[in-house]
Amino acid sequence: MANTNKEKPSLTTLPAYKKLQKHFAQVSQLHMRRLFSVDPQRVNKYSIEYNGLFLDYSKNRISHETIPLLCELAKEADLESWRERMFSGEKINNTEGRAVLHTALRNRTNTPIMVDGEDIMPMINSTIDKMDAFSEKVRKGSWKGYTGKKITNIVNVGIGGSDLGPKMVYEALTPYHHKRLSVNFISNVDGAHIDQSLEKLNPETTLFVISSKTFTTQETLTNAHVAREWFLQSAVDEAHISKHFVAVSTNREGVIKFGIDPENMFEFWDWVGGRYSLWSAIGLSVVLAVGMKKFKKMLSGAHSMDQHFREAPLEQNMPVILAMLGIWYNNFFEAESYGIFPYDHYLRSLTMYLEQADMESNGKSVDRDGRKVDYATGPIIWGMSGINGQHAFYQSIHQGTKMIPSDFIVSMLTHSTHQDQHNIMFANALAQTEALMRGRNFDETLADIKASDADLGDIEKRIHHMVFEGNHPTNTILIRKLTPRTLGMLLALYEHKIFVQGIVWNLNSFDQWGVELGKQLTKTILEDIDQPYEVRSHDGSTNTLINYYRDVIGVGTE
Ligand SMILES: O=P(O)(O)OC[C@H]1O[C@](O)(CO)[C@@H](O)[C@@H]1O
Repeated sequence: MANTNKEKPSLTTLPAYKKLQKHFAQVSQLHMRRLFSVDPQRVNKYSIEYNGLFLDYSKNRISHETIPLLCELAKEADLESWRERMFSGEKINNTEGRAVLHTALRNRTNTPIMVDGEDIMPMINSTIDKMDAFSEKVRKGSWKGYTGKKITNIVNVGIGGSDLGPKMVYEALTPYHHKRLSVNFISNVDGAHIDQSLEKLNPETTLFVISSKTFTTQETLTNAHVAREWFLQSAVDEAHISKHFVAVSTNREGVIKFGIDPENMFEFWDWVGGRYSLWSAIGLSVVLAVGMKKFKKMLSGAHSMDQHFREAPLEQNMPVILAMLGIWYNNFFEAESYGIFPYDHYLRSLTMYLEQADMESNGKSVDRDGRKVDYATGPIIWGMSGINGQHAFYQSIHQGTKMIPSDFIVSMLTHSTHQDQHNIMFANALAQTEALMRGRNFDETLADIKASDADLGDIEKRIHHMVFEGNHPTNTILIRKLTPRTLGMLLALYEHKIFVQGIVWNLNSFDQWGVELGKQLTKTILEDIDQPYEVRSHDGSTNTLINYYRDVIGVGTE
């Protein structure tokens, strides 16, 4: 597309960007070991504590000039005014003409927020009340299934933001689960997923929560229809559906068309992005499991991070610091990916959730004005539970050729009774960040080998493989204890990090046009599979694959 915006200069032409390029030439030569020996207390300078979260960013390749320069860049990108535009409900999602107001969903101080001249807080609060009343009935057992039994199992049917967020939060809040209720999450359109889940369930005591912002998503609607058929095989009478199916959506007509009573619909709105929706009625499955009181605590935690993001000076602002460090590595060191490693079993799905939150938001190559960008945007986000990652891919982080900046997220107080195990996990997390920063040079490696019982005759062969260069950047995020409140803070921290980066890269972080083409082609291929003739309308590879598939499953043979 042609350059339609002459006013907004490209990121790489901003004065602070140019200063950072020069600064990079010096700092990139420094080893963090040296930075720590020059200033052993640098953690005091490079850390932020806020309400039970502690961010230590001292193990980064930064000098005293780096953060001020990065904050200068954020200012030149107009971060502060964009931040206010988001919080106040301006339609900053310009390609869809929508406000971006997931922060309103957790606006626990209830200050009015206007969209199209209407204060949206009353409707948010009324949905919260509806979720509260409904979930209490299910939790207390007064909501009965069609044979008069209490609900024991909830099945959330959804995908993307309508699955990853609630699933991750449900797992993260395991210690707070209702004893009688457990939640299954069905997302994959592969029939194996739903078969496997339903096999263990009793239709008399199962409640389906069909979660879809649009209520048009193929995977979710397909699974929802399968669930409905499965239920009716036992219940027979369609009148029973109202006791076992509820919907969470912005699309009332779609919900009615599916056959769910609008009384059983929990609403949200187009100004909530799918990947930012866990704070909305999309959190219903979580509310059923942990209760509205705990859910509100999570909202309050997120709200407190919103306030910090809105009010703290940029240089002491956790989301801003995380974001700008990410930009430092992405745009200056040219790191291509970013690791997220939770050291907490309950946060095991956090990375997958953040893959969507980050990559669907900032994985874009056209800026908000439609211009092709000439700089790198969102990195590849990846990772898994850190302790498991250590025994899988950390080799590459320590000794590979790629720079992989990463976040280590560690809870200090455990919910488990095994304090010794927790100490082991905590020690492992810190050992990794220490090793990644310090490394182990040749002399130290030699000394270590000599001090061990190893066969000295083999030293020559091995020593170069045993040296660690170090200088690998990490952030450590310590969570005092994983509670609904600190979880809310942590998730809002990452949401705002993503927002800041999107502003600096001049992206619209709130649309996702890149998912559309695949959806469109799926429809065509699905129709082609059933054609009575050989398929020739695609490229040679795709035609061959479709026809091969048709042969194997035995359709379309004339
Ligand atoms: O909630 P829905 O409308 O079913 O969408 C599910 C997911 O699909 C996407 O649109 C991507 O295809 C995501 O943005 C969204 O979270």
